[in-house]
Amino acid sequence: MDLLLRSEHFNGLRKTYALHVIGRDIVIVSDPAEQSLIYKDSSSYSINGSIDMIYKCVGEVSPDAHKNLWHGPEDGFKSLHPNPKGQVLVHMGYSLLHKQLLQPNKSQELIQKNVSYVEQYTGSGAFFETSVLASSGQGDQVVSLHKWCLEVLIESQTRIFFGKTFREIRPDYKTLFDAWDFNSWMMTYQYPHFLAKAATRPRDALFKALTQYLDMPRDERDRESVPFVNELQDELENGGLGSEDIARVLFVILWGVNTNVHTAAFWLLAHVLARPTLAEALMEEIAPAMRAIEKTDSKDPAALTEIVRTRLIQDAPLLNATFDETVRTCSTNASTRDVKQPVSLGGKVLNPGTVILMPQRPNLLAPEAFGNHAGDFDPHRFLQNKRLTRQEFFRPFGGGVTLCSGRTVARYEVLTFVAFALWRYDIKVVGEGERVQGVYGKEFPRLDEAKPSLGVAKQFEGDDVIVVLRKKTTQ
Ligand code: HEM
Repeated sequence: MDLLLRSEHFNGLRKTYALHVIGRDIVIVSDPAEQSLIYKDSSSYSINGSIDMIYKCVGEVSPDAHKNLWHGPEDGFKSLHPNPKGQVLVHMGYSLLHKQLLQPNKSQELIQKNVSYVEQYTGSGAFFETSVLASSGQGDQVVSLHKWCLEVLIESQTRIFFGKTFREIRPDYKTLFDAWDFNSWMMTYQYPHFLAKAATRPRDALFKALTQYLDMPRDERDRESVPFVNELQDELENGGLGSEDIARVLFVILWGVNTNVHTAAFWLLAHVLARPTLAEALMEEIAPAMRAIEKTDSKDPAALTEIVRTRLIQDAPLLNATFDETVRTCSTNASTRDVKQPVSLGGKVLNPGTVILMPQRPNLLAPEAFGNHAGDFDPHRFLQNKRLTRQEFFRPFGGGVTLCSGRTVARYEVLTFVAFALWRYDIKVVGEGERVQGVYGKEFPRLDEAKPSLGVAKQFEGDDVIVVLRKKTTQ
């Protein structure tokens, strides 16, 4: 960063800064009203620069694939799907994901699979390789909360997209994903490769496993997956990409899909477990839903999901308010846009090529929107004032054309997991300095605000909540 060009106040609330970084002007816009104007104006602002950067620097697709991804109908690209807006290949890929996440019947299929897998993976005997740190043999298991959230939720999402096949190809894929996720900032900061091995090694192993999956004949892949991956593969092959490059594109998309859900669940549970009266109130609130689930055939995903929808998503206000407070206090997301045509912002003209960065954290923690104790975690905040989620200061899922299309799915995933975890297990936090079965407890995890995130910030690597889980026998 070599020059701070200007600094101004907007509405007396937030500052907008312009920086000149490696030959580019970057304008940082924090004022939520200014951000709204930018989010709405997709003819003056584009997201293509950030998409391009992520496929170049994170996916590192080949130069040929990179060219093909930006081909539109005028370059001879003919999509396999209706393309009335004349989108380029890379945007058609996102359209396929949007179809999967937003078309009612398709998103319903995805949510039902998720609810059903989370139900299975929170059952007894369903722990995976790395969550359990010690086991007493009498039912007490010492567990890493971070890894439990990761293993249940990433296993579930991966099975949704690939069936059981991906796990068979690379059984340790969740450990690789975790290592990548903690170190991915090295790639977004464009570290040279020899300094970024902690990120590139797990990433490259995942590229390889994804390529192997894509090279498998379709009839050898588990068919329980949703159609998105096959549809994306067909579309990208049709656009001229080989399986290695398709794996890289898929990796970038799946990173975005996976990273936030288990991290949000981790923070939500960490905050609940640190507040026993909140945990009790939540248990009381979810009891009718969980009792109804216990009376339902667990092999009927539609029936399970209907109970989750009507009783946890629509009728558990404290649980939902705790989710909203979690994403408010733990998110460090920022949207980026490129200026496409000369545009006036705050009385100054911005030239094409200028990069706009819209950080959300200052707004999510703004006292003028959330009160004097905006920095504190208050699970009742959104319960007391339901309008808080509708204001411009609350954008944990971004906005405009990059508004998270998985936000409803995410709420289902996190709330279902949290409800099953609390309902099925007595969970005791091992305090800092305490030792259970040879495992030491830890202090409350610290949010790593300094590293770039795709939404919810991670904890510092190594920070965790160590818990003892005991399966409840009766409720
Ligand atoms: C608590 C969980 C989640 C959080 C906090 C979250 C947050 C975000 C944020 C901040 C963005 C970027 C917005 C921007 O640049 O303006 C985003 C984009 C996106 N998210 Fe999420 N996300 C979550 C879960 C999910 C899930 C479960 C899926 C899919 C199953 C998903 C799919 C996407 C996609 C596809 C985008 C790109 C924008 C679009 O085309 O929709 N997200 N998310």
